[in-house]
Amino acid sequence: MGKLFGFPKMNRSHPIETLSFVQHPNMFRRVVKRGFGSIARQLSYWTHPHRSSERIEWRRFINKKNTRCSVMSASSTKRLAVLEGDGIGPEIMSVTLSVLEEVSRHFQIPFKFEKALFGGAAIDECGDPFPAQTQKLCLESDAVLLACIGGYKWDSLPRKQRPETGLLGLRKSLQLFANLRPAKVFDQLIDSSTLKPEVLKGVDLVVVRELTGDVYFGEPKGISLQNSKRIGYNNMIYSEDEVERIGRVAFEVARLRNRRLCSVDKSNVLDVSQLWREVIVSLSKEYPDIELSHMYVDNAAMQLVRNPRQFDTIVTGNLFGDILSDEASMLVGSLGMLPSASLGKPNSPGVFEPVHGSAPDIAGQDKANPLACILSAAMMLKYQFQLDEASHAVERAVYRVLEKGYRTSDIMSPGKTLVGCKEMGEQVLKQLQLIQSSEFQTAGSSKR
Ligand SMILES: NC(=O)c1ccc[n+]([C@@H]2O[C@H](COP(=O)([O-])OP(=O)(O)OC[C@H]3O[C@@H](n4cnc5c(N)ncnc54)[C@H](O)[C@@H]3O)[C@@H](O)[C@H]2O)c1
Ligand SMILES: CC(C)[C@H](C(=O)O)[C@@H](O)C(=O)O
Repeated sequence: MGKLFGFPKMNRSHPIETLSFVQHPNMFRRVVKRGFGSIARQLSYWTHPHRSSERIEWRRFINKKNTRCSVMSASSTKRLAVLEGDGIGPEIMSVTLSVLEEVSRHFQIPFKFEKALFGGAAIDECGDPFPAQTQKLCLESDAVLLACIGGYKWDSLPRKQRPETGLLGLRKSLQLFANLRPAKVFDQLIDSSTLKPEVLKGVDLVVVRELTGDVYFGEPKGISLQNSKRIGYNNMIYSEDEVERIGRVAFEVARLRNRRLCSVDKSNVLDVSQLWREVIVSLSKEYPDIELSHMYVDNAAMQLVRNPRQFDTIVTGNLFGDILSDEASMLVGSLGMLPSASLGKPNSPGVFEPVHGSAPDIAGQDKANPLACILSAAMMLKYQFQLDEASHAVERAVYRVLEKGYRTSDIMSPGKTLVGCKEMGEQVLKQLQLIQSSEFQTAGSSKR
């Protein structure tokens, strides 16, 4: 049993009064003694032994009609599997965890970070990029935070032992079939891109990439001999069900955005893409409010740099999505700015990771941009835990840091302040604290 935790406690902007604590054998008695008997019945539910690690919050609000109401909620400790991986991974993850610690402190969301070996680091330690212990931890966690894997050191290993195979194993074992990769141009970074500002202004798109099928996983695959010459082959395969499953996610995502969905394929040449298009067209009948268009992937690659504003939501297969999302990163200014969320079944752990790789060329030099990793953590707060307020606070902190002119070298432009990975993290933390304390003050003054 935990000990009484901050009782009573005033916090956050909206509730006029908040009690927050984790369970304690005497809690029930103390609460009643302090005159909060009206919640005793609810407490007897939340104090069930199975809920012993849960934090309990009881808040009194003044609602819109100016009447008082109370809400009882319990937030359990969220177990996060933390995979630092390789290259710049440990640097960007360390900064991201400090941001999450601040979120935890302010929003009173208990996180338990559990680090595990993954990728090249795991190969060095135990010869396997995705060890069974790491897999177990990920499956038992509420979410997985991943930095990045890979590097020159492991490039010549047999395929099965490579860090990239570990990443595919992670996605497959958690059944993460939907990968959301948003690319939103920040006004402050418009000069960091190699493209013209007038092309970039207002770009806000998301690539919905299928993540557990396609040529990445299709069988047969390999390298073998044919007429005494070697041939290499992979198999681009999609079943109807797989296309329908990712199609549904994409239509739903489009519905929450500007209701425009562009399905990207290569149906002029590939049978697998012909099936893809047929399934998406048939599914569209269930989404009459969504404007559906189709584009061949070669054209889409060109249109993304010619006129990216035409896109809202893009849905595509694993391989095309990999390439197009890297391309989209240059709209924003750098790969170091693109976060992602890989999601599977509802209530199962997702993986939240930047789109970029381990950047071995700058690893260990404090040059990495940690913002994609921090923004991936913000996606975790929103998509895995529905903590929209906390997620927005992190996004706003990143926005403010950019507004103040801090830049890592990948997004540097004249007149801005060049900082390293650590300092960028400290600036985000500082802005996050400022945002939170200003909200606290606003709440305080509105009570007076
Ligand atoms: N999800 C992943 O973990 C992932 C994704 C892509 C590539 N990889 C692996 O990463 C390794 C390197 O691959 P690559 O060089 O093709 O791609 P990369 O994304 O690692 O790097 C491409 C370029 O972008 C720069 N860059 C990337 N992230 C950055 C950041 N946060 N801040 C500043 N600059 C950044 C790098 O310095 C490099 O110049 C390979 O082993 C590859 O397989 C892993
Ligand atoms: C490293 C590799 C397996 C991975 C992919 O191709 O999916 C990467 O490029 C990504 O985009 O996450």
